[in-house]
Order: sequence, then structure tokens, then C-alpha cells
Amino acid sequence: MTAADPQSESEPESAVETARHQLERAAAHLDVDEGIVERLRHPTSVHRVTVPLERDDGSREMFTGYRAHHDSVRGPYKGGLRYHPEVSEEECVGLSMWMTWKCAVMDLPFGGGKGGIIVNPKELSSDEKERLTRRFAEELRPVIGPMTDIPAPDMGTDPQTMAWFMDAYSMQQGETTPGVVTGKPPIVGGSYGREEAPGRSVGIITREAMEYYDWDVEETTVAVQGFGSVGANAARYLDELGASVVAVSDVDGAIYDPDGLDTTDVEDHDESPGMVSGYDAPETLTNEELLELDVDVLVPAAIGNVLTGENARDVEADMIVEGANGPTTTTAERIFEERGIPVIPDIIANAGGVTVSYFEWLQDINRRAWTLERVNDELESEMRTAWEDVRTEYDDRDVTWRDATYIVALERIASAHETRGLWP
Ligand SMILES: NC(=O)C1=CN([C@@H]2O[C@H](COP(=O)(O)OP(=O)(O)OC[C@H]3O[C@@H](n4cnc5c(N)ncnc54)[C@H](OP(=O)(O)O)[C@@H]3O)[C@@H](O)[C@H]2O)C=CC1
Ligand SMILES: O=C(O)CCC(=O)C(=O)O
Repeated sequence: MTAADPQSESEPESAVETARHQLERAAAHLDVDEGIVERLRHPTSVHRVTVPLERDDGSREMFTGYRAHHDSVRGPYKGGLRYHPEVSEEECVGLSMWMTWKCAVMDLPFGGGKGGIIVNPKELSSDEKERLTRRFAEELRPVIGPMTDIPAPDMGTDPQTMAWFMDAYSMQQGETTPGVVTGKPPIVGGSYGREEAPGRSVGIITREAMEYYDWDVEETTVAVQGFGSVGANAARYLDELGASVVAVSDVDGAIYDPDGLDTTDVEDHDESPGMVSGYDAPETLTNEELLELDVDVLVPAAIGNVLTGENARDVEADMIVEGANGPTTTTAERIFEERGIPVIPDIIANAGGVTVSYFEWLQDINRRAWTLERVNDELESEMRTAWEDVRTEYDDRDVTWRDATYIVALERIASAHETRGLWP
């Protein structure tokens, strides 16, 4: 491993710092009112709540939760709830900014929000997680709602968490309100295909990018960091397409088979957390080694800030497709640009999650479920449209894939602000 890049911006970099750098880069290519750019550097509001929990043994503990609202010019705030020990206000703000751009790239009528609780979900029993979630929903009730802010799953939360959240909100409202969260199980108003959607979109966008560069999918090797909702579904989609998925990982480490893993045989985070590193594979690696494997496509799909000034020069992949939110720091991005390694950004690659959340929200409003086939067909069509919008900017301007994606998003957001009138 080489030393940290001498021109590094200070690392570790917070999500909000990364998000601001990315916004400024895109703004430099557009004729956007400086006031609008300045406004977008900040959240509209951030809500901090204390969430009391009675443990199974009768002891009491206080947890801190957040909900950041970044921008709602195009519609209600939208974005996930994360349960993780490293959740912070700054992280929620950065993630909410990414949600604003993500919804705009996909042309969805939503803005950006994100929230979470500082907690290690692996240290909660199912009953404790339910009580924590119900109380969190009650605390957030004044600032969420089907027409104001619609949470969804993220790391450490899942469809069951969303069902508890929806139930707690509905009990307080006095009416069943399925549209207050997305990512629920289908039996309580969730959409078929939502759980798989972010990983599926990573697969679709990887496929489109491979087509763009004229790569043969059957000849392509892939390494995926993280084998949860996003990573496992991306790996399985690409495996099904014919790519050779040679490595996947969980928090404890990676498994590697140069001949390709059978991704359906490896249990994912939902089926059995922590089972990846226990799988009987020809070789095991650390997560750091997985990131530096000589593969065609690297998909970081676990946590943020894993590609940094420390390791970006050692990455041997020919293309990076971001499954996680914010896996690449500003310094790493610059190094990949210098090295000619394309980085397809999170805000389009994993946007299938929020896109199917939008389908779910429509289904909830209309009280009418779509088939899985319809969901997947419409997701395919939305992803291809967004890819074409981004590809056009990429081909027309001498910019990175991230800049091209941000340009599409920022043009739509800035134009909505100008049309509505930002300055009263
Ligand atoms: N869920 C969603 O709808 C969406 C999620 N995302 C983003 O995708 C990323 C992953 O989310 P999601 O798949 O939902 O999360 P999950 O909780 O379902 O899975 C996370 C996976 O990452 C692994 N992991 C956790 N910490 C580390 C670490 N330090 N190093 C390596 N692996 C680690 C976990 O391992 P283990 O099983 O051992 O815990 C697990 O395999 C996040 O950045 C999230 O914001 C983006 C769009 C939508
Ligand atoms: O489905 C959603 O509303 C948001 C999912 C999410 O948090 C994300 O895309 O990062």
C-alpha cells in the first residue's frame, strides 16, 4: 500500500464536505444563480430527537436520532433511515443532499432527506429494535408525512422496521397511512421489487456502462464490497447477466474465487448477517484487499469513504460503480480522474431504491398494487432514461461521470428554484 496522497484534502472527509465539493464542481459548468448554489450547500432544517428505550432487561437508555431535510423544491423530502453507530448530524445532512440530486437525476417529484439513530442494530433484540423504531416514529411525527417527508430503509433498517414505523405513525394519526414510509413488506402496502431495487439498478447501470465501453459482460470480472440489500442484489444481477463475480464481503472480510462465486449460494445480510466471511470459498481476503483486486468492475456497496487518498492509487479495477452512498472521497475521485478510471456515481447507480419507493408511494396513494413484472419493467425504463440523460452530458462536455450526473440534477433543481422563486 502506498502512502496517503500528498495533495489530499483532509481525510477522513465528512459526507457533507464531499457533497459540497461535488455540488461546486457541477455548478462551475452551469450558469446557475450563485444564491441558489449557496442555498443548496445547506439543509433546510435538521431535526434532532432523543429516543428513550427500555431494554429487555428493564434498564433504560437514551439514543440520539436525526432527520435532515435538504431541499423540497421538486416535492416532499425523501430518503432512508440508517441505524448505525457512526450516524451523525453531518452524515445525515450530506446523505440528504445526495438524496436531492438522486431524485432529480431520476426526475422523481421528491426532494432530499435522510435520518437515522446512533445505535448498533446488531446489539438490539428484535423487540428492542421495534420499541426504538416506534418511539423514533413518534418523535419524528411532526416533521414527516406522506406529503412532507417520506422515510425508507437504509443501512441497519429493513422492511420490518418500515412496517413498525408505519404502524406507529398510523396509530397516532388514527388512520392507516401506508404512504408515510416506503420499503415496507408488500402485505402492508410495500412494493414488490423494492428490496432488490437499489442493487438491481447498480446492475442495470453497470450493464449500460459496460455497453458504453464496449465490454463483453461474459468476459467481465466484478468485486462487490458489502453483501446486504444493495451489494447482494447487485452481485446476483450481474452474476445472472453472465459476469464473473469473483469477490464479495461483509463487515468481517471477503471471500474470493478467481473462477467466480455462485452468488445465490452465499447468504446475504438479511438472510444471515455475517455469513459471507464464514462461506467456504477458495480464498479469503480483507475488505481492504478486495478494494485493490485486479478486476474489471469494483462495486463498493457497504459504507462511505472506503476509497480514499490512502488506497486510490492501489485500486486496480478498470471501472468503479458506486453501490454505497459516498464511498469515494474527493481526493480519491481526483486520483481516479488522473488515472482515467471511470467512477459511475451513487446518485444514479443505486437510485433504483428511491425509484421503486416512488412506485410504492404511487401504489399507496392509489391503493392498488403493481405486479413485480411491472415494477421491474418500469424501473428498467426509468434507469435507461436517466442513463441517457447523463450519457448525453458526458459525451457533450469534457467532464467526469459524476460531474455529468450532477449537471443533470442541478439543472433541474436550479430551474425549479428559479421558476418557483427562491427569494421572497
Ligand atoms: N437499502 C437501500 O434502500 C439503499 C441503500 N443504499 C446505500 O447502500 C449502502 C449499503 O446499504 P444496505 O445494503 O441497505 O445495507 P445492509 O445493512 O443491508 O448491508 C450492509 C452490508 O455491508 C456490510 N458492511 C457493514 N459495514 C461494513 C464495513 N465497515 N466494511 C465492509 N462491509 C461492511 C454488512 O456486513 P454484515 O452483514 O456483516 O453486517 C452488509 O453485508 C449504504 O451506503 C446505503 O446508504 C443506497 C441506496 C438504497
Ligand atoms: O427509497 C428511498 O426513499 C431512499 C433510499 C435511500 O436512502 C437512498 O437511496 O440512499
